Parts: sequence; structure tokens; C-alpha cells
Amino acid sequence: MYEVTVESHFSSGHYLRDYHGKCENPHGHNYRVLVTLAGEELEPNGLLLDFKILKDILKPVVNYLDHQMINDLEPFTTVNPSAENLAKYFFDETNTRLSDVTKGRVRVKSSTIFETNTSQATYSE
Ligand SMILES: Nc1nc2c(c(=O)[nH]1)N=C([C@H](O)[C@H](O)COP(=O)(O)OP(=O)(O)OP(=O)(O)O)CN2
Ligand SMILES: [Zn+2]
Repeated sequence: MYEVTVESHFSSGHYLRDYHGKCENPHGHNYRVLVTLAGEELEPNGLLLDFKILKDILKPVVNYLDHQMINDLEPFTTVNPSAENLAKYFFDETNTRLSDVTKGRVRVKSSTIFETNTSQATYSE
């Protein structure tokens, strides 16, 4: 199995609902997101998928959240914008876009969100 990972960054505000502590108050993070693809077959040129294509897929997803209050954006008006739920959001959004491009040859394996250098959450299938 081959894996390819790209990283991106965005800066956004959020607050946690149903949470008692400082994170129930609006605050911001310089988020890092990692998206990892997996597949068994390489293209004839030896690439699983060009990093550039994956970055192009990730970019609109990042841009939607960048410099926004995440709680004001769908689906986070009702889905709590925890690192876990953000990781699942990136997984789903990139996987849908990727399947259009690769017709199932490559899939998203995992998505990781860093809220800080010491706090991260991963969603994988
Ligand atoms: N499992 C989760 N726990 C927490 C989340 C989360 O998304 N998933 N989010 C928060 C807060 O939003 C915030 O990110 C606080 O994180 P924390 O690591 O506590 O950040 P600090 O900078 O305050 O870290 P310190 O080590 O305490 O300085 C909380 N929990
Ligand atoms: Zn936070």
C-alpha cells in the first residue's frame, strides 16, 4: 500500500458547545490539517497522486474555514467544531472531491487536525 500526505494551514475562531471550561468561550487557533491518501496502484509515472492535485482538492475546503468563525458555518452551526469533527469534515470533503478525480483508484485514508502543537485529532477509515 502506498500513502501520500499533504499539509495545509488555516486560522479560524471557534468555541465548543456543551463544554464547561475556557474553550466554551470564543477563541482562535492556527490550525494544521494533514490529509493522507492510500492506494495500491501507482500511475505509470510512479506517483500515487500528484501532491499538487491533492493540494488543489484541499484548498477550497481550507478556504471555506480560513479567517472565519467556524461555528457560524454549515455544518458547524449544529455540529460542534471540535478537532475530531473537523478531522471528519476534512476527510469527507476531500474524499468526495478525490473520488471524482481518481474514480476510486485512490482514497482518503485519514485526516488529522492540530489545534495546537500538542493537541490533535485524527479521523480514519
Ligand atoms: N478531545 C478534544 N478536546 C478538546 C478540544 C477538542 O477539539 N477535542 N478542544 C479544546 C479547545 O478548543 C482548545 O483547543 C483547547 O485545547 P488545549 O490543548 O487545551 O489548548 P491550550 O493552548 O489551552 O493548551 P494548554 O496545554 O492547556 O496550554 C479543548 N479540548
Ligand atoms: Zn479551541
